[in-house]
Amino acid sequence: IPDPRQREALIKQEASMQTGGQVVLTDAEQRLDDLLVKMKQEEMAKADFPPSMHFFKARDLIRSSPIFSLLQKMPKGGALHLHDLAIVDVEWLVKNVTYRPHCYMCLTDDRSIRFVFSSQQPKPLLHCSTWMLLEDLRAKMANVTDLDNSIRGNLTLFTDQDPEVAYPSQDVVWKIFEQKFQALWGLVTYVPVFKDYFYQGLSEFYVDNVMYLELRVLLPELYELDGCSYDKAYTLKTYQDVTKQFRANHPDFFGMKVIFTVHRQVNASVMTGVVEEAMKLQKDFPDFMAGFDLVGREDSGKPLWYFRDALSLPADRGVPMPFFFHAGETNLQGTEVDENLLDALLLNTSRIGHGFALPRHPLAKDMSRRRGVALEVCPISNQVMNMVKDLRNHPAAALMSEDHPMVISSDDPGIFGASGLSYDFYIAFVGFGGIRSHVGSLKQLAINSIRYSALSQKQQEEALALWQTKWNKFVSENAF
Ligand SMILES: O=c1[nH]cnc2c1ncn2[C@@H]1O[C@H](CO)[C@@H](O)[C@H]1O
Repeated sequence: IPDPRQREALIKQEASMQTGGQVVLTDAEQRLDDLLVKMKQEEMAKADFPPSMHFFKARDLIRSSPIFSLLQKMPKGGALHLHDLAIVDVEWLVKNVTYRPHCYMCLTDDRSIRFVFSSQQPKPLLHCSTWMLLEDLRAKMANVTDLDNSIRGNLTLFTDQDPEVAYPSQDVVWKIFEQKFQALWGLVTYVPVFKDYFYQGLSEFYVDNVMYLELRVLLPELYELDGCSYDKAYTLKTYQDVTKQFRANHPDFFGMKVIFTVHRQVNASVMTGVVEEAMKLQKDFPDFMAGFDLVGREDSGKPLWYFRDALSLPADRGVPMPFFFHAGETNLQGTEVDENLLDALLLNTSRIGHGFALPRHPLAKDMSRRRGVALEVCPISNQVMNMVKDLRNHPAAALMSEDHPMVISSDDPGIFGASGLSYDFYIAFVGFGGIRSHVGSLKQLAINSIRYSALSQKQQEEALALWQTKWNKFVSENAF
């Protein structure tokens, strides 16, 4: 029989190697942890254990979980991986935005919808029905609920149907996913809506106890009722102004930075132009813009290596341009796009978006660990996009158990039927960690979100101090 004391020591040693394993808990934190362990045991004993189910079926169960309520109250630090048009609950868009005057809608040939706000009948779109004024449409209807439901259905992937039937493959779900963004595009890029939309987005994260955001933005051109529109710098400035306004109203919100992005469908010469534009914006908004990234499905876009000339421009010219590349959001092991992880590191990325494939790349894994290049793990996104079924088997579960640099984020909460950051924190805490993850893990994930952020050293110290005050309050209010 192996020596029980030696065994005990090994178990302890192993626990200390996981994310947060080194965090020394105060008495109050220890009491909170005792409480959480009990809650988690009850949760894991349930027949329907939410992390093992599809999020669309698990959402209501998660909402009624006492652990989830606690995680909502927990100060979570920053959310570092989010996309511009998908940070707001679609219910708000349907009930608030589509009921505003001058809102037109049309139906595309493939039964998706488009919106535009206009002071007069808008010019017809190719492959689209004629534009209908929503106000007129609703006035003609006895019951507007069906219309509202169908609009909602066009703006989010969330559904009461069986998700495996509605979205049977990655190809199907990505196609529908991109259609939602196109529908959202015209709806939120009307200047007054855009300001309210973004303010609402900040509010949703704020009430979820997130104090800082890094938002990946395509910087769509914003437009007015008469059809005139502005340039990308105007959009960036609008983000900055609304953030200032939000901070004035909520002094304990730390703020936000943007990562300028472009869709990876573009060709090399377009990319060169976009990188030039990125360098100009970075120069004009040095503190507000954090850097640059490529978005869209990796499997159907060009690999990073294809863009090597354009992406090397800033370094060649000695212009600072931090990268925050999506990489390894793929199951296609060994293909050209699967090399994005190594290429992102070769191009000196500051963090890795997703990094889902990282455990299958021992060298990239080692490099990211040694350089402190954190993964931005978005569990619910990966499940909804059909990369992993049971979230207990998410690759980041193993990475969390070996303290790989990582942060948790929610990617596109509006489109996934989530909101804020707590649903993904729940998955990481309960699903990745099992009974093992504890208050120290939560604490470290929150601290990571500040330490691995694009904030300057000085800003990080300020943010950490603010977070610590919030954390102490949270612990003393919830540890019995
Ligand atoms: O998880 C993701 N991986 C890659 N691209 C994404 C993801 N979520 C959203 N987008 C991309 O962001 C754009 C809007 O800013 C969307 O069009 C989509 O292509």
